[in-house]
Amino acid sequence: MTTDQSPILVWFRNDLRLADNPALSAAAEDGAPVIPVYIREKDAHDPWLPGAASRWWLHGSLERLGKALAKLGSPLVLRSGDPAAVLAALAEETGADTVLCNRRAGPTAIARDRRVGERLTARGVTVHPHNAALLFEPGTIRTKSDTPFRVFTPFWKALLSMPEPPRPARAPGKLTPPAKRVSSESLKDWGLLPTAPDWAGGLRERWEPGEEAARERLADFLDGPVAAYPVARDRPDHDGTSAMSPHLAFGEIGPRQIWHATRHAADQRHELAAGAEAFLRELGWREFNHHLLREEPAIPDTPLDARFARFPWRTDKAGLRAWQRGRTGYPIVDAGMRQLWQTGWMHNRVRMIVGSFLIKDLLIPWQEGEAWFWDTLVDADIANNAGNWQWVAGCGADAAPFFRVFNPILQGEKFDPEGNYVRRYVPELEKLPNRWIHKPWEAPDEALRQAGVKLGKDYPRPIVDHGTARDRALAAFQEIKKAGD
Ligand SMILES: Cc1cc2nc3c(=O)[nH]c(=O)nc-3n(C[C@H](O)[C@H](O)[C@H](O)COP(=O)(O)OP(=O)(O)OC[C@H]3O[C@@H](n4cnc5c(N)ncnc54)[C@H](O)[C@@H]3O)c2cc1C
Repeated sequence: MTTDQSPILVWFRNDLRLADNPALSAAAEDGAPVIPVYIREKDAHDPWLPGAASRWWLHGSLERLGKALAKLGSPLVLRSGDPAAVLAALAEETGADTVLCNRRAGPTAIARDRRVGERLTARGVTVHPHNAALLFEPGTIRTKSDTPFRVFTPFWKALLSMPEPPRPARAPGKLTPPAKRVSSESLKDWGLLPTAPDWAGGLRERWEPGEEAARERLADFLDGPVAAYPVARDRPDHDGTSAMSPHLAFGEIGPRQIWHATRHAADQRHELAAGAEAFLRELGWREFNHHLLREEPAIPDTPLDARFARFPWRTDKAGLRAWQRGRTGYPIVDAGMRQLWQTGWMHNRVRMIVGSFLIKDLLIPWQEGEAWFWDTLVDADIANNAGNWQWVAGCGADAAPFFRVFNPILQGEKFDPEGNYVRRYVPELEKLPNRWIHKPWEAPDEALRQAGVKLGKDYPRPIVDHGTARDRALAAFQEIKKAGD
């Protein structure tokens, strides 16, 4: 069925879902023909366009969204270019007078969206942004003196004292198609999947992108594993977390859906309550980072604590490369970096350990780690990535003090006590007894020989001595502290 109303363009971005998608719901309720569109943006000056692992995910997500939208009656239109020009051309071509979208994060994306708004408004096309990505709009959770929160716990308390986030909307049952088919580019031609070489085998094995997979994964997690979350969330050797992060990053599920599903699960089964609270608190960290980014748009590049602009960082290409490749000689660091490379994801505890190692043991700027994560994570999220890197560096909001330097040996022994995580991602150490698995350089020659490990050949010796590196980091921090006093 078609109507003589002007069509509505629904511009999809990081909101690749049908349910609880306010822009799509508003278009569907209007009754006008709906033209869903996704634009592949190109901007040589924007470092925050999707990295390689995100592009892999995006392909899978768009493929599934395209099928779901076609079933509802309006196929997804793919176009490439500057969004202001693409949307203006589409409005002209189809007679659309409205663009509905959901807000996205990040200074470069927001600046582009502002240009889109100005350009389309000048042509008589209205642009309405909605909130799909957050529990609450940034700016609505503030201190009593009406300033943004810089510390998580009071932010979280304030969030909990708000009325419950709105209930998620159901997916529309159908969409009115445009009178005339709108041409689309082909997803295959976008070349989002790696080919030569095809490095995505580990990603395919580990992940299934898309709204349906997101829903199923959440249901499985809330069906039981969430009960053990408060302890299991710190154990990289267990599958104890939800793995919702890439689904959230692409908006295949929204935080309000997770919030209400989790509350509902805990209401039904009281034994899940403590785990559910701890899980929602982590979703609170995501919210905190996103609200912070809106207030402090420079955090992806610039330390929030200005003293860190003077920090005596080192240029260490070999060290950076050893870190990226998982060849630092510290097994828990190497396991984490290899998990990232193979699966596009790394356990949160290990993200903190590898981050601390890069920043404090190697004195390499946190922005280098942030950029590597941006390219290799399937859950790369500008607010969470920047907020967490600054947190680990000790220069962000609610940051760990700089003098807290993670000890990679003790962290390994505490959170991977049997060394199963290390053995999984650093198989050359597989046969080393637990006692030495996190410090192979201390193992007696006989233990190494029996495990078939030749240090410096099969597995590297440590590229820095942690104790010496720690002292060097603390001395460097004292320098900027003194200068700032
Ligand atoms: C250096 C560093 C970089 C990071 N970069 C990113 C990133 O680019 N994208 C990203 O989504 N997360 C990032 N994180 C946060 C965290 O590691 C991941 O969100 C988490 O590991 C995802 O796994 P999960 O979905 O199983 O988490 P769960 O433990 O199941 O948590 C549920 C959800 O809560 C949110 N969450 C959990 N921990 C954090 C946290 N520390 N900060 C903010 N939100 C959190 C995520 O949305 C997550 O999906 C980073 C952490 C560090 C230390």
